[in-house]
Amino acid sequence: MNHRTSVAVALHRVTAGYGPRTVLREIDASVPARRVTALVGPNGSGKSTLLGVVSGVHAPVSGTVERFHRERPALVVQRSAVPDTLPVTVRETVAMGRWAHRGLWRRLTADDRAVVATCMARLDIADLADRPLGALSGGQRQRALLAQGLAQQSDLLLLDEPTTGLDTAAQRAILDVLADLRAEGVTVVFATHDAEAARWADHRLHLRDGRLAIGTGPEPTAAPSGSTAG
Ligand SMILES: Nc1ncnc2c1ncn2[C@@H]1O[C@H](COP(=O)(O)OP(=O)(O)OP(=O)(O)O)[C@@H](O)[C@H]1O
Repeated sequence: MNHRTSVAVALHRVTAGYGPRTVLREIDASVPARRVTALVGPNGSGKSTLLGVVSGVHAPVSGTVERFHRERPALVVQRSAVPDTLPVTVRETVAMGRWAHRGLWRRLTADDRAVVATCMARLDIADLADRPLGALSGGQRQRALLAQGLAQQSDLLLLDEPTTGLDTAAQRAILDVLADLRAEGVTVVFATHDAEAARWADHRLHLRDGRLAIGTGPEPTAAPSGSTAG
């Protein structure tokens, strides 16, 4: 099997943290290309930090990150990380996904606007386009943030708890979008506490105490043990 085509990102003995605090310890892991990977583990186990390392926004203290994807990764943060008071509409929020292509100060082109419209339609939020982001329900906001990630048109999409707090139908709708993206050749990694969403993924990475056990097994338990069924 050709490593370059089967792996999107490979981590080699990656240690990372915040100042003196080590959060991830000597992580060896691969993110399979064109598959959906779930990142599971208890609160504070380092899932968001690992997403940051995979995306390149968080530099490891030691170890290396090998990249085989083509585009700049799209990182979608937890919806709780976005302040309610942010004075932007849904359309503007999704349009921020074009900044990497367009630059912060350049006007959006017709193509950019078409991408924004398509991504809102895909997440079924076109009718919310002119609403302030802060006026949305949790599930609607989650979809707006995911639409922003899609608007980046990356081949590596990293999502921090995209289904947390959503009802079953809303969770299903998001997983369906992720399945479509996979079929289009996008590599997806999402952090989750949701056992069903993790089971649905093609591949799981279990974090515990800053260490990782890689798994493709049938399920994570409600309290992941750090090891995994194979
Ligand atoms: N900016 C920061 N500065 C210092 N410590 C941080 C920072 N961000 C996270 N941490 C710490 O790093 C550890 C891992 O946090 P991280 O957010 O990566 O975990 P997580 O698994 O995503 O948690 P959760 O499931 O609660 O979202 C925690 O102990 C957290 O307190």
